[in-house]
Amino acid sequence: MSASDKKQIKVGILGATGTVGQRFIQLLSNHPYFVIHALGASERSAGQQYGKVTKWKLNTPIPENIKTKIVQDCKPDAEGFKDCGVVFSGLDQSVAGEIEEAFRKAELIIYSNAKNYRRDPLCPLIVPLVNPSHLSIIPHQKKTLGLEKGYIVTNANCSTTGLVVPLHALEKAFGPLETVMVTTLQAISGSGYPGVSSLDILDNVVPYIGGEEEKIEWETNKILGGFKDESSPTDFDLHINEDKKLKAINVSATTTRVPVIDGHTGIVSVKFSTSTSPSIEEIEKAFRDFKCEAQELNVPSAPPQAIVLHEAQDRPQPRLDRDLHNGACVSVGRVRKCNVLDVKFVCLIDNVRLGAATSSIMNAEIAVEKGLIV
Ligand SMILES: NC(=O)C1=CN([C@@H]2O[C@H](COP(=O)(O)OP(=O)(O)OC[C@H]3O[C@@H](n4cnc5c(N)ncnc54)[C@H](OP(=O)(O)O)[C@@H]3O)[C@@H](O)[C@H]2O)C=CC1
Ligand SMILES: N[C@@H](CC(=O)OP(=O)(O)O)C(=O)O
Repeated sequence: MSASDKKQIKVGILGATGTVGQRFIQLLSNHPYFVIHALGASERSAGQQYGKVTKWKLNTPIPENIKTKIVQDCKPDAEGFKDCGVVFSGLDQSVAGEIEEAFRKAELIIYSNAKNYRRDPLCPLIVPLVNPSHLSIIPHQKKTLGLEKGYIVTNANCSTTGLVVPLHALEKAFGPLETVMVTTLQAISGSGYPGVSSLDILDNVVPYIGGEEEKIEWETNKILGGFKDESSPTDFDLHINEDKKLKAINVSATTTRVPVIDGHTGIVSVKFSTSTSPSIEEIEKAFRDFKCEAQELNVPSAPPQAIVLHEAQDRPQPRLDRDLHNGACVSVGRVRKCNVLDVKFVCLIDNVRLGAATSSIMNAEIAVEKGLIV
């Protein structure tokens, strides 16, 4: 969007009262491209003022113009949604599938955090610091479904997002990866509000998050993969491309819940496909020098550094590092040789910002720049 083009695009937020929805509101309340126009939530909240029904958990106040806005039902014909150039979804997965489909059918454009369409071969699964090129499947999605304008774009699981940014930097610098092992330490905000009870999480670590390991193992390959035919995007090949001699990365994940409010940590070990692995200095340089399309396009939410490489041996830490670049980057540290695979490191992501709302917004900003949202 050129600096002279001041017309803002009206946006809707589904699941506006939830953990991700509140971040959407905070991040969009003073946005150069977008202006909040419609809010949707469950029938528990619909018909009431946003400020009255929302258990606001952020440390900035609810924007004044949002407080008195009436929450709508999540229906495409509810007031306001039809005028929106894009609708962001922070809906609970139990309802996101049907509601997002109804909005798409009504020719609305959805940028979703929910898991429901991530595996759909027609829907791109986009981490904005990694694979915005996958937006090129959108014309195929619309054509296949007989739609003129409506489409769905998804962003990834929060832990997956924090993992694939450093993995992409490694692939860009050194070629394909063979194996990735990751153990996560995930914040309680990842399970929404009210989430895990205090009696379960205080003084404790819970070594199970339902469905999370499968998501990390599967989504990583769609995000780092490509189209079967790059010249005519029709289907994702999940990192398997005979011509490029790429094959799926073996990913093994263990996920745990820890008593941290925001910020998912990943303990990662990687093996490269090549027989000789790069040195630790070369790997650190690849992280430090990593640049991505969102930065080249200079979209408003792009962080100045997509990866912040920490020198101190005891970083990254969620409490100290999750706010870097407004929660839009991935922190990496403790890069060192792995005696079993090739290299190991620690990564950290703000799960509700880059892990959710910031990614959706940055994906939409990139889509504006590519003419996919007007
Ligand atoms: N939290 C995180 O770190 C991340 C979350 N996600 C995904 O984002 C989505 C939202 O998560 P989160 O914000 O944590 O969840 P919350 O439980 O905090 O919020 C859920 C939202 O969905 C709405 N909702 C629930 N049931 C219905 C219904 N029947 N009809 C319409 N709206 C409904 C709620 O409205 P009401 O208040 O009226 O009940 C609320 O606005 C989920 O799909 C989640 O998996 C993705 C990445 C990270
Ligand atoms: N499951 C993640 C958050 C989440 O909602 O993930 P997903 O969007 O993949 O369902 C967590 O508990 O931290």
